[in-house]
Amino acid sequence: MRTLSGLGVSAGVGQAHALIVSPAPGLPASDPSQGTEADLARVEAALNKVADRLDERSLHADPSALAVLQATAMMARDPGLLTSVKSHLSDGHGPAHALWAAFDDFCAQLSAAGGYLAERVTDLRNVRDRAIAVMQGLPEPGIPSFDSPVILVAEDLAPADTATLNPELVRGLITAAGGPTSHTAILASQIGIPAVVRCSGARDIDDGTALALDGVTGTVLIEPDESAVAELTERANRRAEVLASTPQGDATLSDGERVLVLANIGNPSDAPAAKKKGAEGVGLFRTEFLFLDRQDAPTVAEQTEAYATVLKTFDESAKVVFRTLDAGADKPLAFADLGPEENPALGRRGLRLSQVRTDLIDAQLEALAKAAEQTNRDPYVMAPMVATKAEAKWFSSRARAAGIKTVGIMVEVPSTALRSFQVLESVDFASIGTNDLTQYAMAADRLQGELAELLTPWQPAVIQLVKATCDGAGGRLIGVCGEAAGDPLLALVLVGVGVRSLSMAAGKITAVKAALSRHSLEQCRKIADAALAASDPQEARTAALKLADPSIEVLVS
Ligand SMILES: C=C(OP(=O)(O)O)C(=O)O
Ligand SMILES: [Mg+2]
Repeated sequence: MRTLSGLGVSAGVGQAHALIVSPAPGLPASDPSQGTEADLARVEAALNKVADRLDERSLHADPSALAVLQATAMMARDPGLLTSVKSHLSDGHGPAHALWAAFDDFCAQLSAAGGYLAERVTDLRNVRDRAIAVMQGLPEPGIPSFDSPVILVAEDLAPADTATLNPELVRGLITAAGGPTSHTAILASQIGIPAVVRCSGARDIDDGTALALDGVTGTVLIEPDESAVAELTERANRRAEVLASTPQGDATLSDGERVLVLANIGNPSDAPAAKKKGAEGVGLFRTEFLFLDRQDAPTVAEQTEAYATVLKTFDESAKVVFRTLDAGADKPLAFADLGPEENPALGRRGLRLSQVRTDLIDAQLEALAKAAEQTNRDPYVMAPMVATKAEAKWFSSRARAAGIKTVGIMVEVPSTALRSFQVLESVDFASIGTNDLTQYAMAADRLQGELAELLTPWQPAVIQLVKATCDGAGGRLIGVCGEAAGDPLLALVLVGVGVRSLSMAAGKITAVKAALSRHSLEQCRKIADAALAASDPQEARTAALKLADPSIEVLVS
């Protein structure tokens, strides 16, 4: 038996033989041109056919799959795609190569945007592969037919394929690529199929291999013996029991101390789903998602509507935090490009960009103030990448002048964490972005996969910076909205050093609430002290786990 690990994105344990989803046809060696007009017509016809077939499949899909299939069909009908194909045809490419190059351009734009948008690249490539297959007269790529239970293993699965899977026969999905917010992940959990993504060893799994997987921990067992499967199942059952026995409603520690448990969202439409999963509010609305992938900034009216929608989703007293535009570095914006930089992560990004493009931030603040007025709510508004007291003051004056009452900043730069007692003077709250804080504390580019070991927020230095922020906060509410907040064990450490608001991907809320409800503040403080005393991330985690209630062990490993 061998064990592989990936990212668990859809809960449940599955056991069956592997069915390998073969890769798409790829570019044909011969790609003769019949003249630009004829080539363009051929590409357009292929794309339309792909879109029509997707629409047809959507007719038989359930509501969640329907939306994904229709969105994918829309990608195939995007007029921008044909404009780009035309320009590649006039550069002398054959039709298939021009189509490929046009998709490459779009994929590069989405990848550069990072996060949720980068994960749409899989959807786009699937449209491309289908269109190439149509142009060559080949069957569209996809899952081979099968009639007994399987675990599908693929480089990545297309949403169009995932959307119509039958959980009776598909006992699990394993992909080498993909991410937690890819459509494969979202659909798998909606349909109820256990799934593990980003499992690099998946590429070496042979067709027909006996497999078992745990869609929470990301564990994949190859040729497992019975006892290993029994253990996997037993742990999953215990985990389900722990989650089921966690009190619903607002989160408290076992001694009654309140901790806000909130959701990170990137789109107004994410808000109702987050609320359903137990979010008391929003700890981070990444508003730049409204700005990405567009040629112009959204208007004040458009923004107002988006912000008001989110505000209205939650109770009047809920904490709903809007982060102003965090563009630059891993999230470039077409209309706010300040030119190439040697080190974009250390360049004019976040608030620094807003200080140059005051038109953008002022429009955003105006929209937020209008949304507050329309909904009679008090939005929390914070700026990203604040490094100095002067920057915090610049932002808070501007936000207050625009009519925002509750103003905050993100703590993502070590200087701000260390000097929070001064930097926070002009604001009402702060939220620690542990993703960037870890990047800057460890001097390790967060996009550099090879540096993953340095980039964990379990780094004692990062925990110390979180503590420093809280120690200097002068009673202000300090939250964490980086990935760290969604780790049930690390959440205890964060509370132990003074954090009282945790914001995470909605799927992580129940596990974090379960961990919080089983520990007192006193215990959290002891766990935090142990993590702070450690000399490396592994030691910190082991020390924390040793002091935590044994029931949560199944939630964290
Ligand atoms: C929450 C954060 O912001 P983002 O991941 O959007 O940079 C962070 O840096 O931790
Ligand atoms: Mg950040």
